[in-house]
Amino acid sequence: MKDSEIAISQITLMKQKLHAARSALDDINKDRNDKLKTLIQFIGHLSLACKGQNLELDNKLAKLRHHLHGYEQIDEALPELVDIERILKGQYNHTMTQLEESRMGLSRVIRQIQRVNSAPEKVKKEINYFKKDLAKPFHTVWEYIPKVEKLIGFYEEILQQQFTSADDYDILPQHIQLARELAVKISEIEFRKDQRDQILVMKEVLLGEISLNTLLESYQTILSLLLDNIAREKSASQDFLYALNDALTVVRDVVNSSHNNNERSQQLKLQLNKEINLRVDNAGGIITDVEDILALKTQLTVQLSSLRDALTRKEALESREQTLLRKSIESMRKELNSITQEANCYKEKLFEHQKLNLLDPLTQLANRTALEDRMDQEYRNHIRFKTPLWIAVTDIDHFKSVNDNFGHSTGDKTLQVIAMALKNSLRDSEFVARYGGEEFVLLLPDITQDHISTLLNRVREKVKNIPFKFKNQRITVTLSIGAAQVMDNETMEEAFERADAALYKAKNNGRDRVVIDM
Ligand SMILES: Nc1nc2c(ncn2[C@@H]2O[C@H](COP(=O)(O)OP(=O)(O)OP(=O)(O)O)[C@@H](O)[C@H]2O)c(=O)[nH]1
Repeated sequence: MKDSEIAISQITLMKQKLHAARSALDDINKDRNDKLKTLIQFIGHLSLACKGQNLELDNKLAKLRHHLHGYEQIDEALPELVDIERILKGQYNHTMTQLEESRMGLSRVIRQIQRVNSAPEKVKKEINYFKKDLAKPFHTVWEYIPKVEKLIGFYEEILQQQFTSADDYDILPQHIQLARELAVKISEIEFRKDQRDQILVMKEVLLGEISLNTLLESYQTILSLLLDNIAREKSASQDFLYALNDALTVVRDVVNSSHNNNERSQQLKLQLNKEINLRVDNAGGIITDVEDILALKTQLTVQLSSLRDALTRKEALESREQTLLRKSIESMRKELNSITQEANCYKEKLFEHQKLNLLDPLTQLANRTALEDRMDQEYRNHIRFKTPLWIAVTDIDHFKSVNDNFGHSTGDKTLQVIAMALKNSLRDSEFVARYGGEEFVLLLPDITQDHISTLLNRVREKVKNIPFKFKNQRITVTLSIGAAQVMDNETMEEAFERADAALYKAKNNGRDRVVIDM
């Protein structure tokens, strides 16, 4: 073989080897690229899976994903992969600790739920199983979440049971207290006649064995009745104003029409006066001009007849005027009468209301508002005329026991009888008001220090001697009284405070006594 042929065959061989080496290199490159691609994909998925659990891990994975696109060899990523592996291990430990803590938390909650006595039996059993189940540790968050859901389910069932049995809520002492207070309050409010029976029934209910629902319904009914009364009151005032307005419109029309009539009559009268004057002038002229007495007589007769005619018309006009005037006065009087009646009715109603606003409906004594007015009045007199003024506060002793032992309506009657006794034991110039509950206030002007004790003890004795008989049992009801004289430079309120403190002393010193603050 020639040298040249040998060389050609060697070159061909080398070419073939080179080609083989290039394609092997291409394969390696392709393989490396595929692996890098897979790694990038894997890191991408890992990032998604771990996202939000650990900020450092999120950042490292993001950086690695970014770097991998530039790396020639996977080896270049090794340091970062080691770092990520370390963080992943830490994260796993952290998650496990957290899961354990959450498991303990669930066990604590379950123990609390077990204390709910009203939980249905079925739920109680399930809770027991669940508690045993909770003894095993969790390995993943996915085991934890269904447990939480189950726990919420228990809560739901227990709450549902509570809601469906809400109607059977026990009535608590404070509810009973509210019912009693409402009963007292409605006795103090003046209701319309047609509402009174309903109120009486409600009072009985409130003072008896009451359920929470009935109590709420009572509050609602009373509110509606009161709102209804307010609305009626408003519409009564409105009716009165409308009636007043109608009457004024009628009066205005009458005045207008009589004014117009008047103007027309005035013009007619002017015309008639002119005519009459003309006739008189004419008659005058005839008298001076005519010499023939017969002709004069004839002419004068004509003139006088025209004059009589004009005068008759004037008379008729004036009489029509009179009639119209009488009519309009009559219709105005009618309107005024009806509006006066209406106003009187309204005044009476207002007066009744004012009176009711100042009276305590149960005892018919003056109420607290009336007391305040009277205190102002008495205080002014005391300052002006320098007369002595006493204020006494009195409270029935152990009144609660009357209610408790004999019922609230007996309590009410007792209050009425004592109120009457108090009123009857005072002079006209003296004043007593129901201050609230079983407490009364007396204003006593013109009483000297020597007499106050005698007066108040007489009042106390009078009440003590009332022969109360409840359920065939003779009961003595007593009063404690505290009193104070309004001193120079002292306000009524200050004197009241002293009287109230004296009452407190009377109670503390054994009740059924009068204590005067000196
Ligand atoms: N029947 C009835 N009872 C009322 C009225 N207003 C208040 N009461 C009752 O009066 C009682 C007042 O009781 P307490 O304040 O404890 O006083 P008390 O039993 O009189 O005892 P002392 O004042 O300490 O002697 C409560 O039971 C109230 O319900 C009412 O209008 N009618």
